[in-house]
Amino acid sequence: MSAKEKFTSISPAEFFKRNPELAGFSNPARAMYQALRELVENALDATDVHEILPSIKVIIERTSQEKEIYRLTVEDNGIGIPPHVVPDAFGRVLYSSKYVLRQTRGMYGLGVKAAVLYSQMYQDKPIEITTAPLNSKRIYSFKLKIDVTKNEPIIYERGSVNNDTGYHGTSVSMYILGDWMRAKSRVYEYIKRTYIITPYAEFYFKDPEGNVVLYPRLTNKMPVPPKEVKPHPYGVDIELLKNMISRQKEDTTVKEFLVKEFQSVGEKTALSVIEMAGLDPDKRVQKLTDDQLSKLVDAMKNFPDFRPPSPEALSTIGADLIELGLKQTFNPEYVGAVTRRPKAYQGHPFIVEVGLAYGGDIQPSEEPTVLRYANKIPLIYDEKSDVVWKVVEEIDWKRYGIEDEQLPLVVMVHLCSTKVPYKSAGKESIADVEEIEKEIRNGIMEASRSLKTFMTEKRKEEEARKRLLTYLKYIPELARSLSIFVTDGKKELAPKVQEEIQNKMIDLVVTKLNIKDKDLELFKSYRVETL
Ligand SMILES: Nc1ncnc2c1ncn2[C@@H]1O[C@H](COP(=O)(O)OP(=O)(O)OP(=O)(O)O)[C@@H](O)[C@H]1O
Repeated sequence: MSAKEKFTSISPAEFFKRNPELAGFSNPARAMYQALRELVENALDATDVHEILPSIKVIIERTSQEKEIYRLTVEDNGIGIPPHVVPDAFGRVLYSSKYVLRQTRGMYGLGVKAAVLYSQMYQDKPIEITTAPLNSKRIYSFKLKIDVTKNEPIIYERGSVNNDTGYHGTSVSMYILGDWMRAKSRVYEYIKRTYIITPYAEFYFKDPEGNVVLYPRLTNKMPVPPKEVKPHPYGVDIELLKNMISRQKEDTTVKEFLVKEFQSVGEKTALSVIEMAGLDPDKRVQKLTDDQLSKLVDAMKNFPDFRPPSPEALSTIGADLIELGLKQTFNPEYVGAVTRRPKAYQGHPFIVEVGLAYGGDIQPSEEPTVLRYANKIPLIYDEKSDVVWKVVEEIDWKRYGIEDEQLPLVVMVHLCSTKVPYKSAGKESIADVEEIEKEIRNGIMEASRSLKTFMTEKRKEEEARKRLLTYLKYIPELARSLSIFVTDGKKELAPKVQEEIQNKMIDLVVTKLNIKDKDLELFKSYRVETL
């Protein structure tokens, strides 16, 4: 036996190729869904974040009969990608335009590359990208793969043509081993849920069976886009600080550094923080020792008077668009939504939005249907391990007037943040961070109070209607007695008069109470003798 271990290192590309399930590529069905998601989310980030109304086309075609290989294409009308970054954006794991403090769907710089790595494991065609940045005179195209060992793009083809039409946007096609029958319901669910939260987008979807579904744009109103912000002092650590300091000019002082590089820090606040850390405000920041850096971080984390992190970096959907999306999809009897005030955790701002829909076309079931969203991404898998589920499970709906055994209820929760605490790189569930959990609970409770008012009104109306229906039951008997009275007992005249009286009385009550045909049928089924 040898006690010698062999040590080597691997590239990030190699790591995700070896562990595709960490990024959501655990089997062909899931991979199909995940690859589609990554492309659609990039397409949406390239549009609404830049105030472009999204038009997204998704096409899945089967290309091989022997193996289940599919060609997945997603086209957008977004800002496009500068040609010099295309190879790295699609061929270098952990390369992104989204490593800044601003709410976007993308966060890790991994998604599309994880899809490419999965793609090239089971078939040999490269990914194809066609793109034109805004105002570009040319349209660029690339075919590439990833060199897994070096974590670098390998370019197979590149070219460009004139852009005479002012086109801008990106089209990406990739070939992947999939399992359509197993992926189908999740893929459709994903598109439906994406549509609910982006009613200002239009989608065209063609599935591999040839079915085409169009999701029309419901409104031209778009959420206010997020702005990039500086870090908040509560969110720093020693490594981040060192990294930021390494980019400063040599003569930048500690005070200047704090004021220039962080949000919520003016001169006065900077001086108080530096005093708390026991440092000299005029010292050059690059000269701070490790010990001094550690003291500065402690002071920044514990200083009590910073303004909370700026919500400008966030982009909520807003109650009206949430209601629009829910109405369109579920045709409910009741819909309501709230956008909570901004809160913060670990130096990151976050906002919770909650939408509730009840009754109408919603299929009743033992548990409410929960729609989870983070930064406008629908989360479909791993529902039960999500903090949203944990909170929803604890809600006692009876307190809000919902007595049904089977609930016709949809609960939608949207978390916006510059950092969503996902449990994995596949972005399917949110970890239970205390501050977020509390805010989700408060959001659901706030939205439920309006639902309760609606339920109370509805119950009152139902009770009043029931009482009145009971009165209605007496009409035939009353009409009969009156007809005998009016006709002085002339038996041959009585039935006709009785019918006339009865119809008039019914008309009167039906009009007054706005009784629907269904209830009228119910009334007609009553017999005096059953009273
Ligand atoms: N359709 C597109 N339009 C514009 N830019 C795009 C498009 N697709 C990809 N990109 C660029 O490529 C980069 C890398 O995308 P990728 O999916 O790998 O990671 P990400 O979106 O940054 O983060 P995440 O891993 O969280 O999805 C993006 O940050 C974006 O700049």
